[in-house]
Amino acid sequence: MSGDDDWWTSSNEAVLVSLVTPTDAGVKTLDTFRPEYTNNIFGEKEQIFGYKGLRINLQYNASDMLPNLKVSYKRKYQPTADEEALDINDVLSDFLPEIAFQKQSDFEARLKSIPDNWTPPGTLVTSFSNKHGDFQVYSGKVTDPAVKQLLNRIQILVLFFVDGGTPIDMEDPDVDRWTIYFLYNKRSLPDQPDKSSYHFAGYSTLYRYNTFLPPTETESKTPTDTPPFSLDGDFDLDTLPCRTRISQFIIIPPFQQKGLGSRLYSIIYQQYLKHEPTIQLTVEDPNEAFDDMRDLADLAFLSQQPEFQALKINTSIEIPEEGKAPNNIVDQAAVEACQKKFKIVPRQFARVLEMYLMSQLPESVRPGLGAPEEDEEDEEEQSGRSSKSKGKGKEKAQPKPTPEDEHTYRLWMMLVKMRLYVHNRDALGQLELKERREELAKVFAGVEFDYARLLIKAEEQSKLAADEGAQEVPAIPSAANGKRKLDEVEQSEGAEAASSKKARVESGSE
Ligand SMILES: CC(=O)SCCNC(=O)CCNC(=O)[C@H](O)C(C)(C)COP(=O)(O)OP(=O)(O)OC[C@H]1O[C@@H](n2cnc3c(N)ncnc32)[C@H](O)[C@@H]1OP(=O)(O)O
Repeated sequence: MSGDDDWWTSSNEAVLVSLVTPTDAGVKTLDTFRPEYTNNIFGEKEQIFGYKGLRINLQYNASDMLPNLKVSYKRKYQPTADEEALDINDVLSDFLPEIAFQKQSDFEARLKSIPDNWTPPGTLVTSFSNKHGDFQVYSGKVTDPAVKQLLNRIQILVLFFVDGGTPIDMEDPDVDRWTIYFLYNKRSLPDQPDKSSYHFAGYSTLYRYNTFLPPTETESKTPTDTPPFSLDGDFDLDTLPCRTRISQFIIIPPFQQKGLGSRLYSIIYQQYLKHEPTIQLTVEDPNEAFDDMRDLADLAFLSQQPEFQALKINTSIEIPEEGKAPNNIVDQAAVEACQKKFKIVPRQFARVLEMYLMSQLPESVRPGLGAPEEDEEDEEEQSGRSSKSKGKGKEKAQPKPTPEDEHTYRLWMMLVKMRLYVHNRDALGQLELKERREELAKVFAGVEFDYARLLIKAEEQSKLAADEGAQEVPAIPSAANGKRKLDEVEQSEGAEAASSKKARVESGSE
């Protein structure tokens, strides 16, 4: 270490990604953005030693994402016996294909040689338009050399934008299990309206896991009735039942916040709903932004499906004074059939169902994000009454709840709490009964708040979609009732929604 801090540069600030397009004079920059993370490349501290005025410009041709690295600086540290400036090209050579290190003039010459009828690799899945432009989704397997080449060029984006993300190992013998979806913005060329240019906007990688399906009740279990299984001949592994897992999902910054992530996710989901071998579409370690996007997309889709709409709280159920909560608040067989049909993992399905049922609660008891006058959570826990009906919302006068409304709310609350209890059984089981109740109430409060937040977002999104004339984001009934006390919720978010968030991502296979 030199001890001279001036020779250190933040790698997040030094790296600039540019999207460029060829012009007669060289290249024109269309967009620039910086990485969110560089720790997996330059170390935990995200600092580079040995330069002043350091700039690491990673240029990408906006269509085929041909990369070109340009490293410049004002001064470089003179090496001593103890230390020397970091060799940036050397470090980045582990993360970029060799072609990224060619001379700028060669890069520009290559861009000029790309034919003007270039289209993205893979097969066109679908096209759509919104107020931000025209878009196309392509998909292909990593075994397609053009798909592999593009993936090799852009994999560094995983390190730049997904905390803890790891690029696909192209040398893995199972590499044929990967399918990639690319999102492209298609623009007409101003002077040649019959021709288009393509601009990379994002991508997602999916991995196929083969899975064993036990015979169903109705299937014979006698050996003679079991069809012989053999790997001889032309047996196609792709036809075996599988779980398909979304592994990486990125919309690059110039295209974020335009509804494109939700759209790409929905397109992929619809593809796998139709894909017979896939029995479930799962997601690997989703982050909060992805979770929100997925919750809203799943809710928008499911709430339009008749089987899902038919799932209702059975309000004729009596709530026992003591003992076990009823387990048929919603018809379990119908829930399972629906979850299976829509290929959504049980926990995600349960969450979306709870959210949907919350949106269907009578207005007088429907939770929202407002501030009541007092905290009645404990009292509610003890008495079983709903505080939703009693909070004097300051923002909006609510209708007075009827006993039936309160009963419906309590059933909904029991449904959610039962799932949360089962989910957190190990941790909760170690607590005394009173503490357990309090803990569960806190987790529930965090989840309820989260649902209210998401339902408000769902409403906003459906308005945005309606403005854009989109079809697939339907209106969800409002949840904004103004009856939660915010500080109580924040507390539970801090202390518990750690557990609530964990609860959402507890297994790497979801
Ligand atoms: C499995 C995994 O890989 S987990 C990792 C996920 N990837 C990352 O985190 C990488 C970096 N981030 C990203 O790639 C993106 O930000 C993603 C994938 C998380 C989200 O993609 P986006 O295209 O920005 O999502 P989308 O635009 O659909 O929704 C984002 C916001 O725009 C809003 N929005 C939705 N539709 C529209 C629309 N039509 N017009 C404008 N805004 C919209 C949403 O309400 C949402 O609002 P919020 O920020 O308040 O939640």
